[in-house]
Amino acid sequence: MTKHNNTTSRAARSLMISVFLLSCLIVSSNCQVELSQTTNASTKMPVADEDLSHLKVVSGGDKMSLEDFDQYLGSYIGDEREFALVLDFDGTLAELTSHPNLSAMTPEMKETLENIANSGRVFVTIISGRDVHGVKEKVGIKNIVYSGNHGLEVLYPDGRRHNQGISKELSDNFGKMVEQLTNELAHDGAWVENKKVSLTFHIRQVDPKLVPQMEARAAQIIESYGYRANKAHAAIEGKPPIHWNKGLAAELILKSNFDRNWETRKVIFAGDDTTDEDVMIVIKGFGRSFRVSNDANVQTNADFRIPSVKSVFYMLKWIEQKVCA
Ligand SMILES: O=P(O)(O)OC[C@H]1O[C@H](O[C@H]2O[C@H](CO)[C@@H](O)[C@H](O)[C@H]2O)[C@H](O)[C@@H](O)[C@@H]1O
Repeated sequence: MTKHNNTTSRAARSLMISVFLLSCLIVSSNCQVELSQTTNASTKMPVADEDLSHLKVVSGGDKMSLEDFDQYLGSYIGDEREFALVLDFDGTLAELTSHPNLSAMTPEMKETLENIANSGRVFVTIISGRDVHGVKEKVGIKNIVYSGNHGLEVLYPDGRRHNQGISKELSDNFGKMVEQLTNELAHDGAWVENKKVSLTFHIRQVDPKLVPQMEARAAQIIESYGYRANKAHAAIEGKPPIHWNKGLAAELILKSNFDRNWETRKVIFAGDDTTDEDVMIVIKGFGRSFRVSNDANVQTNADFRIPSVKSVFYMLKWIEQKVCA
């Protein structure tokens, strides 16, 4: 009887172990699938809050936690002593708001970013569509390289500047373009943000019924002055049609810090908009990029999609723990 019991419990134990090992195998193979990197912008992004939810690795109202970044960044950063963190501002570090003046990082986000920038281990740069002084003022942290106007302006902590030049004709046209847009389209809640070398035509407050018509006309006006019109979040960006973008600005800034070896460095990037895709392209292969979007079908060149500004906060917390411990 005792012998039979022992045999039965041994059999039960080995059955339980087999079931456990099998479920581990399923979980780890899911991880590999979900976290595999994509090379094609049209591929559906791996995303922690949805695809990994069955693993119970996510938590909280936002469905992501600091621990999730062990999977996204753990083996990538490893024991690296020094790396770079490149960030967008609106929609990435600060929630989108009804007016750009209302945007702000939460105090926790700011404190965490400041700790990272002061750690001496992470080179931090913020590349925004705002004008460079505007984004510097919003962030308010020293030891950061700021870039504004989608990379056209770069401001280093020691006061050095880089201004990407544009032709006299384009620069002469800028004022006239702002004037026509304002006269013709700044009504019913639409308005023009004049950033001196680029502009944003804002339509966040406009009745959705009027939006398509206003967008089309704004793009027409912008293009008639030789500028490029890009759709952004509740806005049309008007930018000079030169071969320059956030990606090339990131390259310039990273080279200025890491010299010729910049492509051997670890670079983490997060951004929420189409203009941020250029950074994702530039660091593809050696960097690790995150598209901030709650749209599971968003077209992106990023390695991963994360759903919110809150998840960016968890990413910063993960980095802070790594470099400030
Ligand atoms: O590159 P970013 O830092 O993401 O800047 C992109 C644009 O951000 C701002 O506009 C956007 O955010 C506003 C505040 O949340 C929102 O009201 C607007 O609808 C968004 O388009 C900024 O005003 C622009 O100058 C930037 O180009």
